[in-house]
Amino acid sequence: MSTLTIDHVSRWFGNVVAVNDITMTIGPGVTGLLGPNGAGKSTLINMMGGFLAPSTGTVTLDGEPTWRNEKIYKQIGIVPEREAMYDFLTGREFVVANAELHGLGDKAAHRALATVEMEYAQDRKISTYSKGMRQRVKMASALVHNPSLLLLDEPFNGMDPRQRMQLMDLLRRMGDEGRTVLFSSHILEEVEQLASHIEVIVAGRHAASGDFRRIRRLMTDRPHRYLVRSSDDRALAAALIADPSTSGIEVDLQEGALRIQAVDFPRFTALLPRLARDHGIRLLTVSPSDESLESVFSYLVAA
Ligand SMILES: Nc1ncnc2c1ncn2[C@@H]1O[C@H](COP(=O)(O)OP(=O)(O)OP(=O)(O)O)[C@@H](O)[C@H]1O
Repeated sequence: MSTLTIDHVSRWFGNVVAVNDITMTIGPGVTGLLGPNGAGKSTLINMMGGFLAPSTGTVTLDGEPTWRNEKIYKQIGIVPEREAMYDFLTGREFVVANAELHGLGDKAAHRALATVEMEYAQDRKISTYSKGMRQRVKMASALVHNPSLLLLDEPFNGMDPRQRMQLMDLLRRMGDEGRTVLFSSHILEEVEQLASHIEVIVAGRHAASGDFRRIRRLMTDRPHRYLVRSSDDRALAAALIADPSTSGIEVDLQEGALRIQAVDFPRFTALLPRLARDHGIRLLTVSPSDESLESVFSYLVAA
C-alpha cells in the first residue's frame, strides 16, 4: 500500500506557472485527476513520477522523495500521454525491453502482457495496433515491475467505448488489489465512472477534492446562465424576476434574447415552462450559455 504526498508543490517554466502551490494526498484505490486542457495535469503527473523536479515543494511516496530516487522508481509505473512508441517492435519486444531496463526478464514481461490481455497480439508489430491495444501495451510496460503506484496521463483519449470499458475494468482491478492508481482526464463523466476519489485542478491550482458526488454538487450548485428566446421576452423577464430562483435577467437586444442567471437550478427549470404557459408566452430557445467545462471549472476555482 502506497501513499503519495504532494506538499506545496509548484512548477514553473520560464514565466509560465504550470502548477501553483498544490497540496494533496493520494492513497490506495483509483483517483481521478480532473482538469481542463492546460491545467497542469501532465506537469503534476511528471513530478509525481519523479521525472520532473518541482520548482518548490516536495513529492514523496511513503515518505521518500520521488525526484531522482532510483529506489522509488521501482515502485512507480507511468503511462505517458504521448503516442510515440517503437512501432517497428512487436508488443512483446517492447514490453521485454522495458522489463530489461528494470533488470527483469521475459517472465515479468509475459505476466504484464497477460494482465492487460494482450497475449493474443503480442507478436504483432505495434504499428498494426489500434489505439486501445497501444494503450494496453503501454500499460503492460508500466506494470512489468509490479509497481504499487500507477500513474496514467489521459489514458482514455481517443478510445472507443469498448476499449474504454476494458481499460476501466483493468484500472478498477488494480485499485481493488490495493495499488495506488491515479489517472488524469478532462472529462467529468469518465472520472465519475471510475474514480472513488477526485482531485480537480484548474489553471495550475488545486480547485476541489472529494468523492464525485461532492464534486458534482459543487458543479450543479453554481449559478447557471441561460439564453432564452420567447415570443415576448419582456413579459417573460418581468414574470421571472419576481422569483427567487433567478438572480439576474438581462435583455440582450443584439441577440434578441434574455440572458438569465439562475441560482436555484431545479426550481428555475420547473418554473420557466409553467410561467410561459400561464402568461401565454411561447418559448423559442432555452440554452445553457456557460455549460462549457472551462466555465464549470472556473466557477470551482472562484468558490
Ligand atoms: N516543458 C514546458 N515548457 C514550457 N511550458 C510548459 C512545459 N510543460 C508544460 N508547460 C505549460 O504548463 C501549463 C500546463 O501544462 P500541462 O501539459 O501540465 O497541462 P495539462 O493539464 O496536462 O494539459 P493537457 O491536457 O492539454 O496536456 C501549460 O500552460 C503548458 O503550456
